[in-house]
Amino acid sequence: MASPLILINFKSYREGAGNNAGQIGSAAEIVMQESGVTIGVAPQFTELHPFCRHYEIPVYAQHIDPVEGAFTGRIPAFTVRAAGCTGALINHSERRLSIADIEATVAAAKFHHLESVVCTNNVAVSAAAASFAPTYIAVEPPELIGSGISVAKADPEIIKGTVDAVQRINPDVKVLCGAGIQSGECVKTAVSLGADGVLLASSVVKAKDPEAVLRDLVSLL
Ligand SMILES: O=C[C@H](O)COP(=O)(O)O
Repeated sequence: MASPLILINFKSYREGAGNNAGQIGSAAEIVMQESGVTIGVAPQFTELHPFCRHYEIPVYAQHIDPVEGAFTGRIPAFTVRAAGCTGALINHSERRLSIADIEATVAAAKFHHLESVVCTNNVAVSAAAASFAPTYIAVEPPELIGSGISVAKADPEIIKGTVDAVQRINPDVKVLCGAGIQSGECVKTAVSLGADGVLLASSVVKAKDPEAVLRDLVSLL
């Protein structure tokens, strides 16, 4: 089996900006090299190009738009690709899209050779999004996001349910889970339920020592 993906979303946290962002990038690179586990990052938009140049880790945008041309203030998929990114989050719980927009955005990601990580809030939406054949579905119960309560402990059924539903619709689509992920134990549970990795934010981005948290996250794989 391929290495699980541990994907760290910096969101709009103050701790995910400036020098702190660099510390998290360096820590991700070190722990990925040492452990062999793939650690991706989704930094804030102005950091995408510097991160792609500076660190030997996969970099994802937190959002992309399926536009090109006279669209002020948008994040075109091709710009993200040109910056050197591996992929993009789409439809994050904090940046929801319509179903038609999700389909168009996954298509734009594919066209520009970007991985697509479509975030969903339950098993039914995971199944619907899987029909667009993104690279990943990342299922996250919204009420647990940023709560410190791990989806792996509080709602393992949503992980297993999404893995099964996505497998039925399109077995090529990989599944991540997120919300409250904070330890190697959470990652181990997610993988044992069939997930291909995890999407997380606060436990790494707000940590005093992000490298220590990352080491713990990969410790049981
Ligand atoms: O993108 C990350 C998720 O929304 C999870 O956030 P969290 O790890 O802070 O709960």
